[in-house]
Amino acid sequence: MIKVNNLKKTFGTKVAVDGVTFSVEKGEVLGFLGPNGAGKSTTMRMVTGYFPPTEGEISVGGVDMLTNPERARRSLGYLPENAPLYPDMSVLGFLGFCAELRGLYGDARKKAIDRVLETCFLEPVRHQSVDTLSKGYRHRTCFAQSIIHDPEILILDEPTDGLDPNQKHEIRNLIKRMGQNKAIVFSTHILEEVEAACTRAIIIDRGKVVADGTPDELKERAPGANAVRLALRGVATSVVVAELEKLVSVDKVEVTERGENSFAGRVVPNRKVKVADLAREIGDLVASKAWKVEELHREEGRLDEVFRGITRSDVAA
Ligand SMILES: Nc1ncnc2c1ncn2[C@@H]1O[C@H](COP(=O)(O)OP(=O)(O)OP(=O)(O)O)[C@@H](O)[C@H]1O
Repeated sequence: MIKVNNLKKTFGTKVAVDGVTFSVEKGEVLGFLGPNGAGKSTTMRMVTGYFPPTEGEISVGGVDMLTNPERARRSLGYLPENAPLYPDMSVLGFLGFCAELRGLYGDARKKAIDRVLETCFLEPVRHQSVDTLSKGYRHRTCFAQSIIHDPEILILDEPTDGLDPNQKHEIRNLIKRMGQNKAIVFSTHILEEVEAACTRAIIIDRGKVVADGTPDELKERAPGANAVRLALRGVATSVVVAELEKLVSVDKVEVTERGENSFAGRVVPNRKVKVADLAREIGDLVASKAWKVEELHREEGRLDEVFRGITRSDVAA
């Protein structure tokens, strides 16, 4: 539904986006991750036809955004960063106005408004004027305008920015639910958001895509992924370490508690060999030696480790 090929954007000598390529299908929620200034908003603005790229191709719902922007925008909803609202209008008036901009009148207009009031939990403030809304309701009103025409494709620039934890949770669930039958791209700095709502994530750094995969695939790239926590009784630490170090799939053993009659530590996999399941391999070793186990569990990689490992902040630039 969205196809972006080799997108570039320069502002004077500044290269904001440098050869970004990705695609998003119906049923996918793509998380767009990156540090401040990475090029996320610039990419989204080009995909939504807000401004043209310096180079590259954009197709939205099968329509070329560069040659046919009006038609391409019809299937698209966009929540920009710091979305503007009309402060003098009521929520109902504003959404009605947005519906008309999308060509919805009469019954279609009414149904569209009712649908987004319900979806975005705006019923309690429907008659309130926009400038008196709390930040959370303002934000949801902006969100509602982006989906008023029930678009097949949604581009959301930091949709949970400035919301309290409950509101963040609500919006993530909403995105996840809508993602079942739409193609959604949303940008965020919040890694747990990616795990909670995305089927796939792209990490962008200094205008380039530096990682692309499911949250689980990305976590596998974390330095700590698949390490094994192990605690044993009835055996000396030196014996355990010597046996573990014989395994080719073990890179190193970090001892946290040394004893003549016990062992506790973390076993780090050797990334140079393909390890199917280090925890199982260690489990087999423990069983064959009849060591008494107090703890044996596989550690998951953490997305923040991956993120920190492959992106550099603007401050460090
Ligand atoms: N109109 C512009 N003129 C000049 N430089 C710009 C313009 N818009 C963006 N930039 C620069 O392009 C780079 C990418 O900016 P962009 O807003 O796309 O980053 P971002 O990943 O969305 O960051 P954030 O998470 O802080 O919103 C930044 O260095 C920014 O200063």
